[in-house]
Amino acid sequence: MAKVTVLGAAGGIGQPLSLLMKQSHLVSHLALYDIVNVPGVAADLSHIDTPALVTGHLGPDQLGDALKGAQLVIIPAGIPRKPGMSRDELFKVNAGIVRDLATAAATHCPKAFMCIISNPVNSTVPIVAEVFKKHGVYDPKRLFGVTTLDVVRANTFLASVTGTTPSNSTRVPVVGGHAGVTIIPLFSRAPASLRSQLPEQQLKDLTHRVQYGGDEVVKAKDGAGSATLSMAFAGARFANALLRAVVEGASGVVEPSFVPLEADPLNGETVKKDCDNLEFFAVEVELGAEGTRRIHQLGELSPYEKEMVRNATPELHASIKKGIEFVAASKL
Ligand SMILES: NC(=O)c1ccc[n+]([C@@H]2O[C@H](COP(=O)([O-])OP(=O)(O)OC[C@H]3O[C@@H](n4cnc5c(N)ncnc54)[C@H](O)[C@@H]3O)[C@@H](O)[C@H]2O)c1
Ligand SMILES: O=C(O)C[C@H](O)C(=O)O
Repeated sequence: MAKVTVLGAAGGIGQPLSLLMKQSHLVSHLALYDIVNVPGVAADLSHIDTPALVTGHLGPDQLGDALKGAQLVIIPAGIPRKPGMSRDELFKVNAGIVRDLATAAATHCPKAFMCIISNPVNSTVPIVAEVFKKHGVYDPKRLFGVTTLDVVRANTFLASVTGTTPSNSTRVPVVGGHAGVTIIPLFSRAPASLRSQLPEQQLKDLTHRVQYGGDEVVKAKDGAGSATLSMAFAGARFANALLRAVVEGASGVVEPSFVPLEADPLNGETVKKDCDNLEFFAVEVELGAEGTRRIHQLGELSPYEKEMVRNATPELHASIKKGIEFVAASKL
């Protein structure tokens, strides 16, 4: 069992995610940190009769205690989008939040597995990498941008157009990044029986819906934030998969994630050749006790998917560079 720390635990994602992690039999201690409201969230969850001990930690003075001994840190701290905003517009607020939380993690739990939810993921993950490098504790195998929601959406939307029941076993890989055109669902990998039901225009519409699924929720919430409940579900799915690999030594655990491609020098190099030498890319990752065990290569893509990868790389290069330069310009 592991100590899991949630940073931003009182937020729209943080609360339901903490509820789901409290139900995990792989969690011995759930440490909840936020700058507001977290004592109430912790008191509430602590009454649930599952094994995990719940502690609440409010404000920067208590951040160290939240992180000490943590094996897994999940970060959903930061502001969400409002209608009309891009994820990149969150950078000016969230980059500093993620940098400071990563600094605390590099100091208090340098060997923890870091799962980053805060947007823009395409920049916040490189920010965490750079902070850990500056502290001399970087291990690319332990850093993950959580892109599971894109896969959850791809499965759900595919099932809705094919009249089938959504199932994680028919899952469609989603590669690239986590913003608009950088979200690349590979419907060519869907089971043949479902794929054959997709005429070209429907495939394009489905792809667009996955790429802009986040906007659908932002619009429906009408100023009250972005996806929280489906994100909590996706975040807990990813965290539990990682815990299964790390704590239980389970083999063959594969999840999508936006990861540093150097985490698997062999396959990472092959992926890099396919994506214009990007340092980070969302791929299917086989998880092990050490974190990233093996990155799945992109393999054979359809011409439409190849074109999407080509269209995504300029934005990904810019977002990754922006995160790296932000830390380089920060006094740490
Ligand atoms: N990766 C994904 O697929 C995905 C999906 C949905 C949302 N998100 C992102 O997750 C983030 C959080 O979304 P939300 O809806 O939970 O927002 P929210 O505003 O409801 O909650 C954010 C929480 O972070 C806390 N916070 C702010 N600064 C902090 C700091 N310095 N330290 C600790 N906590 C701090 C706030 O107090 C708040 O409780 C957003 O950036 C959003 O865009 C990512
Ligand atoms: O859309 C957003 O801003 C939140 C999140 O990245 C999502 O995909 O739902």
